[in-house]
Amino acid sequence: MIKIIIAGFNGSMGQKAVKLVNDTKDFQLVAVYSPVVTDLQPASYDLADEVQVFNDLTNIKTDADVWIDFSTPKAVFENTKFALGHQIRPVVGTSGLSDQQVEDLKAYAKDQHMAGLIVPNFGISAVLLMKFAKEAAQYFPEAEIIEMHHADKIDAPSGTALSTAKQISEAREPQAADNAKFEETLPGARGGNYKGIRIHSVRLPGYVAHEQVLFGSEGEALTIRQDSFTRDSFMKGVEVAVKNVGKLSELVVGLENVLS
Ligand SMILES: NC(=O)C1=CN([C@@H]2O[C@H](COP(=O)(O)OP(=O)(O)OC[C@H]3O[C@@H](n4cnc5c(N)ncnc54)[C@H](OP(=O)(O)O)[C@@H]3O)[C@@H](O)[C@H]2O)C=CC1
Ligand SMILES: O=C(O)C1=N[C@H](C(=O)O)C[C@H](O)C1
Repeated sequence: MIKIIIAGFNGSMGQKAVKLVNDTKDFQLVAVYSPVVTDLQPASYDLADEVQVFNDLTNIKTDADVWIDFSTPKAVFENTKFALGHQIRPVVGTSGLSDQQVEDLKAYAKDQHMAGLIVPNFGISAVLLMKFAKEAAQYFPEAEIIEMHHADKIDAPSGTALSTAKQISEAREPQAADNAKFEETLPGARGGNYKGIRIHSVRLPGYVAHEQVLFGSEGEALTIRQDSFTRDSFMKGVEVAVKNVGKLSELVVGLENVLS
């Protein structure tokens, strides 16, 4: 039996994760955490009576094996550090960790002789998009990313877009800086800039989570696109991550680390 605590259990993804854990043989929900929920009816969050509810990180005492995190970009670093420091293997879905924070968490995990998984995107379509984008970048070094999400998303760019940009920047030859004559007549028109890769963030009702990577070259172009039409589509990836995080020997980034 894998014992699990879910941080951000009351959010959109947290509630999907609660259902996944409740419905999966060999998974047991032992605790949940959100600082905001102080007075709740367990049943309205699909929690069995024996599930411990915590609303203060420092008070958490649990025998959980795995920490699923779907909290907020502001909270995810401290939450992950807490899990690692308390010998609970993190499976982190929350976006917003900077490259430096990921490096700090990897070093901390090593210190604590702990392992875990940070997953920018649990959808197989996004995992494949990143893999293909990395390959394409060797031949098409000039790329831009358009990510499209629901209007409730509080961070931009998405974690998936940043992870895609990181992988492209590592795979391609170093590029020349922007054209010196370049000027934005409307600030922000060219999007964010991750190591020379422009990222454009769209937030609209009706969308869930989508990404397009555009590669351009002399006389030709390549576009790679993925679409997540429902939040349920992420849950297979969460299940695989939770089942396999115990096999890892360090803190790593990407669902591909546990896909066979
Ligand atoms: N990796 C992946 O495949 C996916 C990742 N995500 C990411 O997961 C995260 C959550 O997304 P989503 O569920 O849509 O967002 P929600 O806003 O619906 O949920 C976040 C929840 O976390 C709670 N919360 C606030 N502070 C803390 C804290 N310190 N510790 C624990 N919980 C806290 C919030 O409570 P309250 O609302 O009361 O403030 C809220 O219920 C986002 O970063 C999103 O980008 C989403 C989909 C897929
Ligand atoms: O907030 C979301 O919805 C999503 N967040 C993740 C991200 O920031 O990349 C993963 C997916 O795009 C859905």
